[in-house]
Amino acid sequence: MKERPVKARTGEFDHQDARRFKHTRSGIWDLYEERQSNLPRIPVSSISETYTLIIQSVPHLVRMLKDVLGIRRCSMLLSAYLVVEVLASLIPAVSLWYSGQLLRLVESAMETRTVDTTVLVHFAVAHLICTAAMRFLGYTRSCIIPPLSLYIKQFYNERIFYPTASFDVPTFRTLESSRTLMEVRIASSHYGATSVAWQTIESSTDVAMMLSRLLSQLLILMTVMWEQQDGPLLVVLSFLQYILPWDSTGLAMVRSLVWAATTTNDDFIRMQGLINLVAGSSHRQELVAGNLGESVSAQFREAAQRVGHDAAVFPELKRFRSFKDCLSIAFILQETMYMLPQIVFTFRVLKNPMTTPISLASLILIKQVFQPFSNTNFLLSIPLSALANNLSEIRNLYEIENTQNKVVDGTEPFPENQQSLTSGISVEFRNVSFQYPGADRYALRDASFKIGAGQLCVVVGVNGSGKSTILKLISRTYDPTKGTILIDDRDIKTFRLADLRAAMSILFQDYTQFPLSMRENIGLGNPALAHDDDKVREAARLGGAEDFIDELPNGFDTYLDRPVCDYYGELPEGTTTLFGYPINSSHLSIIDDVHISGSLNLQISRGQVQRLAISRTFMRSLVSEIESSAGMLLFDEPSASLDPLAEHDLFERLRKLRGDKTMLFSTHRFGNLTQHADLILYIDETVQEKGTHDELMKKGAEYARIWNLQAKPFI
Ligand SMILES: Nc1ncnc2c1ncn2[C@@H]1O[C@H](COP(=O)(O)OP(=O)(O)OP(=O)(O)O)[C@@H](O)[C@H]1O
Repeated sequence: MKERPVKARTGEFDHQDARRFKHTRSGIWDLYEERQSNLPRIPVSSISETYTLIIQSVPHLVRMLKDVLGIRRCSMLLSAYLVVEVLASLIPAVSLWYSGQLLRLVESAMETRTVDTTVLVHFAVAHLICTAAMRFLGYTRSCIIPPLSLYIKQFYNERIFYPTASFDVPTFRTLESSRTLMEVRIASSHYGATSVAWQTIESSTDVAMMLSRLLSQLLILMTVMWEQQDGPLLVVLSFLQYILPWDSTGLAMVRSLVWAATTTNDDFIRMQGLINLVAGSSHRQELVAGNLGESVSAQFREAAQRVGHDAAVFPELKRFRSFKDCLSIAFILQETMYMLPQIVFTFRVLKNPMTTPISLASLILIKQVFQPFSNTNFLLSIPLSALANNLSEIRNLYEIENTQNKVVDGTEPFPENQQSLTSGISVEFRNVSFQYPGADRYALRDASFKIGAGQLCVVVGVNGSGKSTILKLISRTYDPTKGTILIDDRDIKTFRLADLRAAMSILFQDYTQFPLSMRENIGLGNPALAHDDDKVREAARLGGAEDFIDELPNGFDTYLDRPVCDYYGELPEGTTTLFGYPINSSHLSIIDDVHISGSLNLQISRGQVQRLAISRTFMRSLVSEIESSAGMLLFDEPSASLDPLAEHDLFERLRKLRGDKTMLFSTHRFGNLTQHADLILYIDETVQEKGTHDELMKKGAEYARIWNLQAKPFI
């Protein structure tokens, strides 16, 4: 996926480099500001970058419009929306025309003392029609936008759901920060989120309509002022002072330069620490138990007195500093620029005292047109940068469909003969090394071993030695950086990923609980059997989860985190439950008077979550010998959160049920499991020792030492 063409923020920030950075001291803060803009900027897009981004995104915009027009009912709604927007952008010009007529009427009335009532009536009617039309258009817009944005959102959510669900781990990690991936999450958000596609349509329409409004008004203004002496000049001058994207105060310039601020004031640092201490709920217990309230308050008072009025956090200080910029030359120049039309006309009058260069009416008209823009210097750049952002997100949206997974799929089916799975799969590592993306050291280095079909292999090693990494490589969550992995004596990369993963059943250490019901949490281990309640229950029993699930409010249908919130407005006072669930006031939020009840959080223990994950694995592999498609079972620390009894039961069940399948356990507990193993791999970044328990004990090296230390006393 292409990076956004925003200037990279690379380069060193060395505040001690006095040639590049100016040091100023403000109160307790040391501020280092770049002297000139030769360092890369903080990524604020320049106008030219904005335009480049917009131009580059035009093909995606066209494609998006085509797609949107292809959505059922959207072509009609989108056309109606555009007609409404165009009309709404032109009405102010019509209104301006009539205002011009009225002001002329007033001026001539003042000179002639007579009023042309037809013009007055015309104006009143036109004004009424314009106002009514704007109201009507506003109403129509409010009828069109909700269904239109909803259809568009649904369309894109469906469209990117599958690619998102299919990304492998390395690809997902790279994309994770992209807003586009968030679209899927937005789809499940509680309230009112709109899609990026709709936002893009809205922001591009906004820009186009703003230009249309401005140009149509300018046209009318020019027509009205044409006959007046200096009228067009006044329009041009007024236009320029608001339109030119010149940055008079220099503030934005300063902001886009590299800067950093720090403080070394110990008292101030302590003050902030004490504030965090009393504000953080995690410290409350110790604060109360230690009776610390008084002493921390005294410390805070002392520190605060020492720091005095300088005790401002930097953003506060920065705001105060910006007031000083009001005296800058640029600021004064800009103020003068605002007066330019008046200055020019004063000179005109001085030169030709007998002429009136411009009428009062014209001045009022000009003010009417430009007043809405008087608060901004960046009239054109602000809506454009919003558009540019949306467009780049649209680009991501389409590029996400074309993003290739980093783990490349193979072409060969696996296994050739389904029956062979029952006798297990063999795995061989040949000089395998692996470095996680972005990591600077190897997680596994030059590892070589072979696990024969049907063998029980236990991988042992201390924390961080690379045990989980082995499992991740066997499942092709990642591919090795160097070396080869063979499955049944063939390169793992040749096999189709879907087949390979179907032939393995894996319990990862970082197991999670899905935001689904208990039944689905287990059933997803084997989607084909997910509707078979007996199988799900059997898997739960084998995984040791059946008992606690039965005790949950809705048994196997219980959601621990309800993914959909309930909404409510006024409820009778004292209501504590809604639809049978307690109202979770700690997660309560209110938007536009609609109360959103926080998701119900039923807490289960870490060990219970692990049992749930184990049940899911059983569902996949061990529910039935015949139905199981897995020829290899991989367990990463399956008993880490289990009590000793549960651990013992689990191992017994696993050993009995595995039949002839290959099984691989990773553990840092040197328990009785290792005694049953056909192969033990002692890992510490690489395979340090391999063999059976007896062989390794005889060897008397590190495995034997740790086993004697850790497991022997309990066996
Ligand atoms: N996603 C990752 N990105 C970068 N480094 C990682 C990642 N996962 C693991 N590592 C690092 O790789 C090394 C091996 O990790 P691994 O998880 O394989 O160890 P482990 O033996 O399973 O540890 P534990 O017993 O604690 O589970 C460690 O140094 C770890 O910090």
